[in-house]
Amino acid sequence: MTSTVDDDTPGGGPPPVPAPVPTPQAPDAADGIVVAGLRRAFGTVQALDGVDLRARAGRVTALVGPNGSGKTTLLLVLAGLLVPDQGSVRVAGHDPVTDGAAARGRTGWMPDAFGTWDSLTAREVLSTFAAAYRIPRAQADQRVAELLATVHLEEYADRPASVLSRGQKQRLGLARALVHSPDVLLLDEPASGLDPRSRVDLRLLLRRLADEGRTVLVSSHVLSELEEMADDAVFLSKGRTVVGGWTETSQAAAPRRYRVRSLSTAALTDWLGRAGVAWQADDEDGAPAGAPDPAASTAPPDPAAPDTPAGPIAGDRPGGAVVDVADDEDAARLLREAVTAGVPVTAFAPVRGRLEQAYLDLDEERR
Ligand SMILES: Nc1ncnc2c1ncn2[C@@H]1O[C@H](COP(=O)(O)OP(=O)(O)OP(=O)(O)O)[C@@H](O)[C@H]1O
Repeated sequence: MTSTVDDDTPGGGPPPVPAPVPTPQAPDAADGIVVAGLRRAFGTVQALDGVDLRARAGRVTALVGPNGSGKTTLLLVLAGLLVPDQGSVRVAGHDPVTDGAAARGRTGWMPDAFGTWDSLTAREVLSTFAAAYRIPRAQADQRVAELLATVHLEEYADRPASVLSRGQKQRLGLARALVHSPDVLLLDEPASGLDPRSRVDLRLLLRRLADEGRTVLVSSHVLSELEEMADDAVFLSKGRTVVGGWTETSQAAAPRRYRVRSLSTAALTDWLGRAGVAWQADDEDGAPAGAPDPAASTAPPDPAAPDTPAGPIAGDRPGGAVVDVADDEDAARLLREAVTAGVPVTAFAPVRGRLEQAYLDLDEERR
């Protein structure tokens, strides 16, 4: 795990996550989060209208949905801060309503905006929460110091929380959620307000927490960011689960649109034509200069045609094309064949992330 963090982290990266407080893990922590038939209304607004979800231990699960779809309401119920009207909820095996203390003792909650007591220092904020979780003083002091290092707030440890910027408050909120080494972590828009470096740190930290066997449920509107860290996803729309059971690995077999960039547009599009691969001009370029008509680009391959495209052609320029592939295997084959045929490929990547694609497909269905 350490190597993963170091590999991806220039300049030494975030300090290691502090060792968990050695309280024995509940035997049911591996149950993660299980929700069935959850409903919650605010007056006439049905914020949750039938949510079913499973977030597994050892995995990062993305909670995805448009504004007002019920993500925060769901997280508040899971955190034991809101009583549902109907349905069953288990967090690390405990019901947050009937067994609130046990559930909260295993749950770390990071709201989208973390309010602090401005007169307390960052260290005092964390120590106060450590005391609330009844962590012995000596152990708590060490834990708090480690967490301040983890979220890069050592410099601000003894300054009033009021001087912290929004992003720094978010990081303090994350440290607060981790004080008692929870089995289940609930994060509502954790990256909002974070600078790019802190976002990378957050992603690495969440990955590591999941690798330690914790359940991580994270909501965000930034799908590209969720994509980087999520193993599974749950989609909410109008208070209902609309896609459950979405997993990163199950998506490997799904069709996808790829963007291919080449030093030579002509070499690329000539090869695509000869290989019988349907393609479209890349919107980022406009229609490539001198490219064949995309409508005519689905001609069957000509076995007699030479497989080596010419070098740069007069008037040719770097550019790209967009192609549809059947699955990851198909993408790998296409790239291999293009390179083998001598196309000077400079980039080959999905046009959209899988989460973003799934989200847009969902939106498309609703129209
Ligand atoms: N305390 C409340 N009183 C009344 N209505 C509420 C309350 N909290 C949430 N709602 C309503 O419940 C619905 C779900 O809100 P929620 O905050 O859970 O959505 P969300 O998916 O988190 O949205 P966003 O992405 O904008 O944060 C919305 O229609 C919202 O207006």
